[in-house]
Amino acid sequence: MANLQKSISSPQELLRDKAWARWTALVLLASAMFFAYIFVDVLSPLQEYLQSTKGWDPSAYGRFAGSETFLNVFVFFLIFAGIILDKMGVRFTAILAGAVMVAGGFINYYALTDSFMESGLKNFMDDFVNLPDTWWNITPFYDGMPASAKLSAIGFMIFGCGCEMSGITVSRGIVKWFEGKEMALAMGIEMAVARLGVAVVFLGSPAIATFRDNISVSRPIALSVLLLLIGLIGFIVYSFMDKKLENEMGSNGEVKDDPFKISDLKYIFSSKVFWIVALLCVLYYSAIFPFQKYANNMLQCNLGISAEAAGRVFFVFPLGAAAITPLLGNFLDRKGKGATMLIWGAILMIICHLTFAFVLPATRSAVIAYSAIVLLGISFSLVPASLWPSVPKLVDNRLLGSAYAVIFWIQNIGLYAFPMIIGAVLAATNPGVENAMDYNYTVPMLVFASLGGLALILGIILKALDAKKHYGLELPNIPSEKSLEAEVESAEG
Ligand SMILES: NCCCC[C@H](NC(=O)[C@@H](N)CCCCN)C(=O)O
Repeated sequence: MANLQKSISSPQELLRDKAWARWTALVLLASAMFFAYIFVDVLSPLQEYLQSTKGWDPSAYGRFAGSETFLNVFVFFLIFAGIILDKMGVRFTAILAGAVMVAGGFINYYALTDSFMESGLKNFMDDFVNLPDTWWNITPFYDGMPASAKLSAIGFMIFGCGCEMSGITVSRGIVKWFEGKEMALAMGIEMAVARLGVAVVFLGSPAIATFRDNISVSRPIALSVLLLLIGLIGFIVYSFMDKKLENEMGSNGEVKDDPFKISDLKYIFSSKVFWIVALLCVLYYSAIFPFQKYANNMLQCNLGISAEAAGRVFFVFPLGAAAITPLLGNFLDRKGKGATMLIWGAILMIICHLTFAFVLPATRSAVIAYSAIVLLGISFSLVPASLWPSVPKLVDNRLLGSAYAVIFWIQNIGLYAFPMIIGAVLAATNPGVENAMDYNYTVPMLVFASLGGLALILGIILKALDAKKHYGLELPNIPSEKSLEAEVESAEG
């Protein structure tokens, strides 16, 4: 076995062959995603305070939450991000993405400060950034929306470009350092670290916002902008390692990927299995990330508890997902069963959202809330751990970067629409409700459960297609020692 590995290893040891170097690269990349995910949800547990201190009703909050993906979806920024990544490489794109996140984060912070409320910019936003609040208005702005929510949405949409650009860049970076090694495990760890960021937010954000009983929604966001800055420094440090590796790869005669060509997109768009995966991804994630935006308030309303207490209940969701995702990534590497994992992930999600829709309001039981959230955490490990490492089995390696960018783009359409749809559904099903603790969440939770139902159907179709076309979705990523030895024996014999 050792001889076999020796015979297939590079003639010259590269930086990525040193365990300490590739794990250091992962620490730098994953830390930036950790800080990014903290920022994404820093306001999620503060919906009640945003309403009481800034006048954000569910529609304003929904518009703000959906704005993260606006430029990615409608200005095709993610597609451009894929092109930039393929043309300019990982280190340039990582630094650019980090800087964009800091810029967007800062604008979002400023929008929530008292200085903005006293500024001429606030009056300008009130007077001139107004579009009718009708069905065709797909922008994050509408007439009557608080100015702080409008400017926050602008900051958040800029941040969203950097965040998604970071997402594809980090995936590409992990492939660069871990290909042929512990790649699925590294991806699982990166996602787990990001989930920890969300867990930290659900505990820390309400505590920081209410520090010394002085409510300030700008305080937690200021801290998270500082963390984004540290993430950017991490990307800059990473770029030195990346440069060294690339120089070694060049001198080692390694072939680099073919550059991205717009015309290559036709191979991706014409693939039926790619569409099934992309649609499954958008349906599943639309019932997770937009749910995260409302989960705290849903728990508050159903259990009659404070934002801090609801944050403590929801905390187990990302924490559970963080604990299990790397284990499942490792399982997928060694045992396979990727399509089956997708199906089980969807089933668990349906059960959880139906519980939030019907059982929780009827029982108001904290035990049921915790149990459903733990199950949702398991679901949120099963799907990401199997979905992202399965893409290379379905798409030519040369098109992988663009494929991830296109899947992210399609997914972002759902991530854009659903916070707004849920905000609108919540407002429509709760006419006249003024207190943010009094909403009935049954219909919004049914919308999420239906998305899970559709994802389940696609998971079943995918598994059937895999059985027919042999994509290898149910097979392990790493061949067992036995099968490698058998391969060597047959090659020698
Ligand atoms: N190496 C990254 C793999 C994707 C992880 C995945 N993230 C996404 O799908 C993002 N496009 C959406 C992030 C939404 C918050 N900005 C995940 O499971 O987190």
